[in-house]
Amino acid sequence: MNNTDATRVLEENKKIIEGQLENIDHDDGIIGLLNDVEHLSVSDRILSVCSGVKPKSKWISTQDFPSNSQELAADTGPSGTYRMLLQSSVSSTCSSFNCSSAESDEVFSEGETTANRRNTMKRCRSWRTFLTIMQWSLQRQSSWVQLAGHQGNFRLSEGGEVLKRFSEVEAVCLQALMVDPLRSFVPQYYGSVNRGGHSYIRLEDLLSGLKNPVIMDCKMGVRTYQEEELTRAQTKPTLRADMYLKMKKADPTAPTKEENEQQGVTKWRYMQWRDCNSSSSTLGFRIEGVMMDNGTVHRDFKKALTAVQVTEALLCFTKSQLPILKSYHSRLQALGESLKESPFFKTHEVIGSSLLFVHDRTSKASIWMIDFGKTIPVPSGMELRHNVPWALGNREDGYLIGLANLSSFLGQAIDQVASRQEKNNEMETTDTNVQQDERKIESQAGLDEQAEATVNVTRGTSSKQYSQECAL
Ligand SMILES: O=P(O)(O)O[C@H]1[C@H](O)[C@@H](OP(=O)(O)O)[C@H](OP(=O)(O)O)[C@@H](OP(=O)(O)O)[C@H]1O
Ligand SMILES: Nc1ncnc2c1ncn2[C@@H]1O[C@H](COP(=O)(O)OP(=O)(O)O)[C@@H](O)[C@H]1O
Repeated sequence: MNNTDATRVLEENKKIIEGQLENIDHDDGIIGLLNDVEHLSVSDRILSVCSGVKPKSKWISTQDFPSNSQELAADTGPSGTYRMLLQSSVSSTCSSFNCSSAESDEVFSEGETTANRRNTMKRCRSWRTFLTIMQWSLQRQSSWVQLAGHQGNFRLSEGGEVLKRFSEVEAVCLQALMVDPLRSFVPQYYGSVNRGGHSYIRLEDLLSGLKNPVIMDCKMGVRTYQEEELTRAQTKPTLRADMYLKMKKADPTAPTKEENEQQGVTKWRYMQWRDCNSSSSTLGFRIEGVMMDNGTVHRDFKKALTAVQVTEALLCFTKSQLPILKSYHSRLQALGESLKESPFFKTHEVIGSSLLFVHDRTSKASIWMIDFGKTIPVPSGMELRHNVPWALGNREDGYLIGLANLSSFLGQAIDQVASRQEKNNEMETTDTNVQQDERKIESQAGLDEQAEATVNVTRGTSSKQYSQECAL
């Protein structure tokens, strides 16, 4: 990539990046990709590359990036561009930088003053931020976006595939799903592969071919923890400080006195709190995240709690486009039919799995089942109904409760848009009638005026004078 290309890439992505950065919910930090931006202005974030400051190697070392960026840099395809950017001089206005770690890993030399250190730190952070943004931005160029889930779990691959960190549980499910009636609702599974010392599951990239995809991740089910999580919390509780902090950040009043003292909660407690403070436990699903076509991410699970709020969220997500809403609705209905037929579904407890809604401005729209990392088979001979409440031991997940609600809210959204359009049409018809009437009146008035003018001319006065006379 030459300097001009690199500058063009920057320009092309600046707008999207700005939209993303301005709207980003810092709580989730867009899955950690933009984990370092809060103290910088947008222009600083974007233009830090042009500051002419060459960072010290530690800060451009890939070890400082989200874990998958190191692997991205070694990849080909869209991410290969990223690698080239890392290795090339970015633009004539930018200083060159490269990834080699030839320089010392020391950030600060012995004799530096605190002020110098602070300045250097700030500049280095700008660089790191820039590289992080470029990574994200190039990912956007390739359409790939990870909306939810674990940081560093994914990496890009060639030929419309994504690689997800290998999980035996998930691999076994995907294998079974490839020969199940649900097959057409699951990304194609191509087996596993080793890259950079890690095993990955090879999956069809569901965003491939979409232009500026709009995505929604809906986590299905009335609970997102496995039964064993509850058992473990009761028998061998392990306190999680990270989950305590996440909980406290979302709602400072949520942790109990004891939890505040311990500065920790069990995983089950956190997950259960998340389920109860979102629509999961009541509606059987929750909107985990939405990404709009300009890159804006919404991840506030408390904003879509009720049926009305979820319907509103669906209208917002689809920008009230009837064809898209209808496509989603019929896809959900088809999914419902396949679930009824599926031996896999009958015999698996589906926990923490999502429906990924994707569409783009060309009105391509689809829904996919993803994330089977916590989907486990029930004991042989047992079958799940998926539409009844959960009680410890019954293994029910409430998946179909969520599906029925989602489908009903989509139906309501469709009705709302359709009736709004009908009203608009009626108003347009009324407007047209009114306009026609007005035109008739105007033309009649014109005729009257002409007649008056004739009379006035006969009288030897102008119509203006005539009006004045009338006024008098
Ligand atoms: O979404 P937030 O509120 O951040 O909480 C996450 C999700 O619940 C993850 O579930 P999912 O993968 O279904 O999204 C879960 O991973 P598990 O799949 O391991 O349960 C994480 O547990 P830990 O990975 O243990 O942190 C938990 O921290
Ligand atoms: N096959 C895929 N194609 C495109 N995007 C995907 C695919 N699988 C996952 N994603 C993206 O990654 C996110 C997290 O996926 P998920 O499987 O739930 O990960 P985790 O197991 O880490 O929770 C999803 O919300 C979606 O944005």
